[in-house]
Amino acid sequence: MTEQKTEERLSFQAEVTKLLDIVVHSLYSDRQIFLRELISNASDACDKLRYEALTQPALRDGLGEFRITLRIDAEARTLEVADNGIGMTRDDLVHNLGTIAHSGTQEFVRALAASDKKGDATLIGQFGVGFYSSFMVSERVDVFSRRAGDAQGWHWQSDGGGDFTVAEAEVPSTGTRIVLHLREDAKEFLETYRLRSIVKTYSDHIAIPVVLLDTDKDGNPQEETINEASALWTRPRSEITEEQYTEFYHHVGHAFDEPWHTLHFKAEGAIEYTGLLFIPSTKPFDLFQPDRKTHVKLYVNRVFITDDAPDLLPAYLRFVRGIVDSADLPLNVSREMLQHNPVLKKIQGGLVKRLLGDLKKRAEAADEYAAFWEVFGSVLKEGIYEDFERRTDVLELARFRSSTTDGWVSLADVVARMKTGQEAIYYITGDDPEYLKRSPQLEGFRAKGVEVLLLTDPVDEFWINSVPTYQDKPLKSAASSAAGLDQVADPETRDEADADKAPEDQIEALAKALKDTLGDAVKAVRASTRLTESPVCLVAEEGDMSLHLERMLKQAGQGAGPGAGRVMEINPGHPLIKGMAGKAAAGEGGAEAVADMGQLLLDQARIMEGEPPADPVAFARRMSAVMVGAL
Ligand SMILES: Nc1ncnc2c1ncn2[C@@H]1O[C@H](COP(=O)(O)OP(=O)(O)OP(=O)(O)O)[C@@H](O)[C@H]1O
Repeated sequence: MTEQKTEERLSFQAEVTKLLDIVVHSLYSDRQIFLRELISNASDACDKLRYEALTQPALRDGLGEFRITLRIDAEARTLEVADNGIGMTRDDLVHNLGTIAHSGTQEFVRALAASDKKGDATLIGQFGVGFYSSFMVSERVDVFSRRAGDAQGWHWQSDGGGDFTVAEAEVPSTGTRIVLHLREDAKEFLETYRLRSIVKTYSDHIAIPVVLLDTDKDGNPQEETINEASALWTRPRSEITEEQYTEFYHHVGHAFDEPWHTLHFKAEGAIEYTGLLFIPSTKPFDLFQPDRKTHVKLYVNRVFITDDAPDLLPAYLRFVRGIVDSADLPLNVSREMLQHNPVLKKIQGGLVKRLLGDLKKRAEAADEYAAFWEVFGSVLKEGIYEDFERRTDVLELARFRSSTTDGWVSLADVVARMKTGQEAIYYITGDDPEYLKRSPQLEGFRAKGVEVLLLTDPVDEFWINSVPTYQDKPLKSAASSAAGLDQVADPETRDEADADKAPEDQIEALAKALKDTLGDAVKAVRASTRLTESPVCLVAEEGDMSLHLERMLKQAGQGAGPGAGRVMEINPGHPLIKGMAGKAAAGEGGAEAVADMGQLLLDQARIMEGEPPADPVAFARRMSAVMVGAL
């Protein structure tokens, strides 16, 4: 039995205390999920030991088959969940059960802090709180654990208040035994039928037997395995229900949403493997962490190897969860051997092909696909520049906002709608699709009914330059000076507007005067063929960095100041430009006459780009002077 010495009392990390306070006092619904969490941890612990024992078989000496046991003691009002898995050292106990190590739980606390309803019970469903969910049903929890390979065992105990104790304890064998001292109002979890039904619902897919220990009416011990206890992915698809897939996804993906897509297959041929992959329906919290880690677990012949296999999936599919099990890797494969492993590379090729193939099929149902795209599109698009081989496949899966239609469009849609004389697929990059739609750079496109893709994900700036053409059509920035809009057929209404322009020589004189005044603040001043309503706009010279990218880099603390190397386009049909052109062409003194207005126009163009005027004080002074002149 357990004899305690050297007891230490330690405080929970502040976030854990906050979390436990909510778990203990505010969460009353779905309390049965504590059992799923404990069984899930126990199963992970067995997987870890099975893997370590591949290279150190002595770790499993005398342990027998892996199993998870549930034991009820109605008199003591306790429920025990025990495993013969990897176990925990003192430091593991303090760290794993005293701090919030798991980032999912961290996210839960963050979401709680952001939620206006304190103690919002629905959040637990979205994030799960793992081990800490035990306190939903317990007034006290004891954990007895001994790490594989260690002789010393440990006893952790807490009532879910601000602290816990850890002490040396005699623990008879490797593994972990969790004793829940159930609350008066949680006695239902002492009923065997209740446990059976919870395990069937939530833990049937666990590959390790979950055994209910009981006694018959004469007091003889009874054992009953209450889950299916075979790896779910090895069962035929026809025998697996939707609910079982979902539960497995929750377990393997540490997720709590419904999968948007489930892909279960057996690949046969040179390399044989089974895959059970899921695409979540909501964004995992770590999607944009810099390590861009993928999350598919690797098994060899049903033995868990790692959840960190490089090369199993490319980073742009890091939202996928699930497992791959292959018999074509050696069981004792080390993590080093997994680096640049040719078998894994082949498996990766197969997985990517199937996943992209399935996405293509699901893209046929536009609304359903939009739900996926809105959540993961910005990640999938990384594949356009990272996966050269499959660039076209990924491009075809990509959806965009467009200047002429609501909803999502594909590149193929845009090509099919191209106007007579239009040779390029046009796009514009920026932060907000609604704003982009109205931007001055697109005026000419709007007037000619030419569709422009509105690219508002930061990643768009990166892939767009790696795709020269799609279906032989070049992709061109609508905010570039060489957009080539003049080749697109004009609708008839535009003829009259053309007739109403300032004469070319006057425009040339104005362009020169403006360039003289603005100096290096602009690269050039030119007559525009795109502007129909605004007097001016800024565009990038062909081949130069887009204005949006320049702004992004500047915000990130890199790159040049505003306005470097931009071309100012002026609208020869706008009354202001016509008036200024007349003045500029009037000879001596013309340049001075337009100097202040020129500066104001540049500032106006900057403001429309979402940037402040270069010199706000000078801007205000000029603005006032112009207004005085108008009085
Ligand atoms: N039965 C166990 N045997 C060994 N280690 C365990 C056991 N239960 C928990 N742990 C350790 O404690 C850690 C924290 O567990 P917890 O359930 O809070 O989070 P998690 O399992 O990492 O994530 P999630 O909340 O998504 O389930 C685990 O990652 C594991 O290292």
